[in-house]
Amino acid sequence: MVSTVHDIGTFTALSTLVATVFALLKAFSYVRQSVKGQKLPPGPAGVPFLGSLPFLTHYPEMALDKWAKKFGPLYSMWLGNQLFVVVSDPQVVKDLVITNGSIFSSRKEMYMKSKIIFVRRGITATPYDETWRKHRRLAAQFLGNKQISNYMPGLMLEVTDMLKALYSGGKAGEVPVNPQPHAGRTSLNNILTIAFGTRTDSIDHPLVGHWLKHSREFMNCTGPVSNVVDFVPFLRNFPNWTMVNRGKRLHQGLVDTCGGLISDIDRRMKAGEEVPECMAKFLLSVKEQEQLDDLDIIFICCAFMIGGVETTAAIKQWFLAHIPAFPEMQRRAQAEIDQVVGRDRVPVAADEKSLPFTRAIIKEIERVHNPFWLGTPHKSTEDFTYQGQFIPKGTVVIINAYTMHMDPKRYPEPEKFNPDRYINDHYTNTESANLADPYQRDHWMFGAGRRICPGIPLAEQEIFLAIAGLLWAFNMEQLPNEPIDLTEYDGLSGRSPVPFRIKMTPRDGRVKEVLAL
Ligand code: HEM
Repeated sequence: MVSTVHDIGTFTALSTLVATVFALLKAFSYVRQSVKGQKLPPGPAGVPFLGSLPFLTHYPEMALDKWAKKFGPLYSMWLGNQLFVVVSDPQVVKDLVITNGSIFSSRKEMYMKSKIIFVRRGITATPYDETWRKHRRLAAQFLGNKQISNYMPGLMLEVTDMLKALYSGGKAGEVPVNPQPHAGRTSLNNILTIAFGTRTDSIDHPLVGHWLKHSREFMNCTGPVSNVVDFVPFLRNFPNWTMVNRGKRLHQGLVDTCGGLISDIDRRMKAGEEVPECMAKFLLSVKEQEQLDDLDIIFICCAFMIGGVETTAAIKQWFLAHIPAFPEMQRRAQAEIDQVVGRDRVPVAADEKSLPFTRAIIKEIERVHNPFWLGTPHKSTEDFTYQGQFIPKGTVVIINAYTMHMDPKRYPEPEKFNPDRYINDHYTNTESANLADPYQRDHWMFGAGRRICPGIPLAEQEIFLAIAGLLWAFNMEQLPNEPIDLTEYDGLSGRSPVPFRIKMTPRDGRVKEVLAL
């Protein structure tokens, strides 16, 4: 009897608790479906305080894709105290981010990325303001088509150096090789040359290890939805339990690495020594005129190191991880290259237009293996109503590239690797990004609107040269007992494949002769 009364008491207390929690959840989700009395786009209710954050800790693109299917091409969600809208259709991206670029081109100053690591600099992390305009203008001078032609000898040097290292590392096809660090060093050297007029001579150079560590840590600390301290300010009071101290250490690491290279250039310039033309030299020379401080210069250079190394490296690495499973596609691309380029030289930029299948392979790799499924979110700076749905000022806008890249209407059997879907696409990535019809765009890997990646022409050239060079030089095969995992990836934000090894056999004796090995 006593126990029954006790049970009833416990049951009543539990029921009350559950009812209260549900009432709170309901009230919470109700309040959060409207702002200023206006209806937000529909979306997941989330949980109190954290919103939808707990559902986005790993493979966030999968959750965003599931919600896009449920709530449609424009939906909203809360992450802690921040409202997000997720845009999953090319026309809606165009209507908001491109046509209304004056409203949708800012960035949320994420606590970790903007405040702690980039200390409100670094182009990519700054709001849509005068500082951003100045820093982007200065950086863009190093990324135009004319500059890319000037970089060509350097880009070719890095490709041939990579092919040589892979030839030697794989002992001419006798031993398996992990090509990732070699692909990574090519990307690193391209940016080191442009930003600092220097390069590394092997994957054992200390800068390779240093930079790899920094960029991994950057990816892990700064994903657009991966860091709880960005959305729950109270947690910033506990820097040891959260990632705040890691962010501070990373800031210092970036200042030491990039700042060290810049100080050295400054010292050599002041000593009257010859310094190769590079971005750091230029920024130092216009420091006073442009009213730049030391941190401005460091983080403009860091923007290139962070934006331009892991990204292009990831595409080369995904190609190397993916293509061994498709020997017939390799043969087809190699036949195309042999016909246009021959066996007496490696492919150069001028060959690109005559190699439609090689280009199609590259675009298909980029569609399937975009390094940033969530891109770099934009932020709105005014209230806006889109087709009856209210987007308040200060909303963060995610361009949901995963859902758009996997749309079966645009890409039949989207999970299938099928370069032929791009065989008649003759546009460069830049031309494609500027097409009036957003459904005709090749992919959304570089973002959109006024914050679109300024590195597209450089990325496109160096990815083409590397992939065409690899196809020219090697047959790439999987190892029988080492299947390559194409679904898992490193990091929470930037995607590059988990470590793998392949067999890279030189296609013939010309490879050794042409590479002068
Ligand atoms: C495969 C290669 C690359 C990918 C996938 C990539 C992707 C992106 C994306 C998604 C954005 C954000 C766009 C948006 O806000 O809508 C971005 C911005 C940016 N990227 Fe790239 N990028 C690549 C290569 C490069 C290179 C080579 C550089 C420079 C050397 C670079 C420098 C930047 C900078 C500075 C920004 C910030 C732009 C701003 O906020 O105004 N990126 N990139």
